[in-house]
Amino acid sequence: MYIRNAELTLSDPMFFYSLPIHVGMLNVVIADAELELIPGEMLDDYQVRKYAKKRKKPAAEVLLDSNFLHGAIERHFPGGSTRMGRPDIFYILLQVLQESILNKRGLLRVYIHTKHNKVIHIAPQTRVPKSYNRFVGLMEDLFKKQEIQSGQEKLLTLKDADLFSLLDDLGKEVVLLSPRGRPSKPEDIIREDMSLVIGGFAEGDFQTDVYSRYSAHSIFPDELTIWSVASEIVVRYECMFGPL
Ligand SMILES: C[S@@+](CC[C@H](N)C(=O)[O-])C[C@H]1O[C@@H](n2cnc3c(N)ncnc32)[C@H](O)[C@@H]1O
Repeated sequence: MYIRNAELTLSDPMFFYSLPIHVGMLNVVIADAELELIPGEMLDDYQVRKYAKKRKKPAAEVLLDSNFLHGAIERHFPGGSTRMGRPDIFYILLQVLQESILNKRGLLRVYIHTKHNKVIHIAPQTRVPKSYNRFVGLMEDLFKKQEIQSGQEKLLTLKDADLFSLLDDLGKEVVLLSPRGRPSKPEDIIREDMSLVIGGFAEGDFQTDVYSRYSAHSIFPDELTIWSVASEIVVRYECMFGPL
């Protein structure tokens, strides 16, 4: 909470109450994200081998990307190519979140929980590469090294954890979003200290049994992209709880 009073001066004892004494934080948690290295079942596929050769990396260290491996995914996971291997959606999402005013104010934390129960924490100071190819390379490095540092600062870390352990560890009120949830106005579900759960997939539903624990809210009658959902909430949170 910020106490808003632009009239106060340093000599005024009330001044210090105007300093940011924020009691809350918005955690954006992307759940069951379709972000993974090429699965073992696909490593011998001719299209995968060709793609890995072009990328100059062993196939097992290359990110699954349906933009380039659509056919190979279909051969090994029939019907999977519309859902699996979507680094592009996290590339757009992270551009939006990391550059947001809320993040620049230090009031946003972003976590990506993957379908294989890995959790990526993105530090607020992390700037996402402008080039998609460099973003993919960065994610591949992260999967290999488990962390990406700049000097002494850890920008990205990758750990094993399931979604519920992550949310329990964060210890904040959880708000789950789904297009099939109860119609709700964003203003009515946003809390000053909360973890917002958004599905990290373009098709289908959550793989984790989220509905056994949380009731879901829908913020629009149609399905939205994950970055538009996140930006709707982040901007409103900033208006409701950010400093003037
Ligand atoms: C692109 S959608 C995936 C769609 C998937 N068919 C589904 O029904 O969840 C990805 C995520 O965005 C969020 N989302 C998309 N549209 C939404 C809406 N209208 N209201 C609330 N959340 C939404 C949900 O968290 C959803 O899991």
